[in-house]
Amino acid sequence: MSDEKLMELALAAREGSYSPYSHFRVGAALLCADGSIYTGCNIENAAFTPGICAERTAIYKAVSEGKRDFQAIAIAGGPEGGEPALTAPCGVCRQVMREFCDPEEFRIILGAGTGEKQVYLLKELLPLSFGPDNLKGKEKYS
Ligand SMILES: O=c1ccn([C@H]2C[C@H](O)[C@@H](CO)O2)c(=O)[nH]1
Ligand SMILES: [Zn+2]
Repeated sequence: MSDEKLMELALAAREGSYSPYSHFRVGAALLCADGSIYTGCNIENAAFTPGICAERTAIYKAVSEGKRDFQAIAIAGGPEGGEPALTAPCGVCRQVMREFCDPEEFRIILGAGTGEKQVYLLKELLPLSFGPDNLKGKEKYS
């Protein structure tokens, strides 16, 4: 699965965005180690705090179906009615990625409507992170 194809799936997932409050529409496509793909969009709520980002929708869909190993996520976000612009994952989503993904391997692909693309490793977007290993007394990524 190429980064370009994964980004196409993120763009398609963005069509499902429910974002009547921010009018900011986001789609994500998560590539699992077994080659399967889970997509998600942001889903907002009148009470605001129950809203969820596209990235976590995709990750939680995958985890709820037994997937635990992930290689990459493509993200396409931007204002309603406009082209997607490079959109980085929020801090909460980065921490959720940290729960399941190797910071040194997991790739985060940001895409814009112009075709511009930026790729980061999770460790670059979440340095000196706290993760499952810390609770086991290991400080693998210190
Ligand atoms: O990477 C991001 C950034 C924002 N959002 C959502 C949350 C909210 O619904 C809207 C505005 O922040 O965009 C995402 O889904 N992913
Ligand atoms: Zn988020």
